[in-house]
Amino acid sequence: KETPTQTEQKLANVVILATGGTIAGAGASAANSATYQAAKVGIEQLIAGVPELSQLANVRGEQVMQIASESITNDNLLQLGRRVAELADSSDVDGIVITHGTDTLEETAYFLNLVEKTDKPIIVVGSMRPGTAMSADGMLNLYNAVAVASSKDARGKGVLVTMNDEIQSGRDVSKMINIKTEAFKSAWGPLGMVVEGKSYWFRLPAKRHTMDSEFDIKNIKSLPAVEIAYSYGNVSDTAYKALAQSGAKAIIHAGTGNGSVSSRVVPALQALRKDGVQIIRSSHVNAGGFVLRNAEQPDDKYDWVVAHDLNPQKARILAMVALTKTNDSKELQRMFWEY
Ligand SMILES: NC(=O)CC[C@H](N)C(=O)O
Repeated sequence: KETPTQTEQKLANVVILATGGTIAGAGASAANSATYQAAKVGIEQLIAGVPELSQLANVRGEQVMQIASESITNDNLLQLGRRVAELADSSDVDGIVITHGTDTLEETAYFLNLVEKTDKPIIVVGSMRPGTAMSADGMLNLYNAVAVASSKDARGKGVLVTMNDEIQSGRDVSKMINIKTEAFKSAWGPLGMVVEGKSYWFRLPAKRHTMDSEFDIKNIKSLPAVEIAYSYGNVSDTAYKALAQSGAKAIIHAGTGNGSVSSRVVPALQALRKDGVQIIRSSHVNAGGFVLRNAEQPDDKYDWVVAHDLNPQKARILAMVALTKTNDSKELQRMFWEY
């Protein structure tokens, strides 16, 4: 009978769930940093490309899907969420890494942050350049993800994102630019840094997540339709009405400034709310919105909800998860303050 070596005994067990994206991308030449195909390289090849991972953890991979993340569906989210929960429940798994396209990485990270009942580290990671490009960033991002996933310090901090040497909260982080390797930022700053495989922490998330969340992937059978309508000064009510007609239970108003609403569509949004559609005011300002109740619009009077600092795409994730529990606008608003 084999006895494990001392290193094997000490190392954490980390599972890498691969979903595709640029971190699994391949281009025609090393000069192709922006023109390439995402979701081409399989998980075994990704792991083999970073032999140093074996010094951090006992790593194994699973190919959950192989897609560019702009095409992630609600069913994909549920499938991934359920697999993460199974792994988190198993006693021989200490941490989970998810490789992911960066376009919707912030949505998946926030979703998992809301619904995974575990304090084991869950790290979502991607890259801005494919592995075939000069100065590819995926190797180090993946190394950092496995380092954080195998560290005890990362437990109980919610779902995390390791890009560009930073450890970001999956709730706060957003893709702010699509051509630089420093693409991911949070309005409230990173939680820490990961340098040469070691994590350095500076702050903790204040919002409810994972163990402290009232949502549980195991109780979510399906996600309701929540859609986003982009707003601007001369906006018409066509999109809002069409989304409601096609079955949206809530519409995220991707508003200007403080989630402000053009007077051209206020009557339509009032009418939709009367018909039972939840109206959630968010903001599409570039560096992060901060939408307050009854500022710009009388939310109490209209029975609308505000998304506070959640951008429209994150507001959509929370609204879907929240609507699996309640359709009461006051409860929804409470959740938008707490998560
Ligand atoms: N940098 C990236 O990962 C973007 C590639 C692709 N659009 C995706 O999100 O999967």
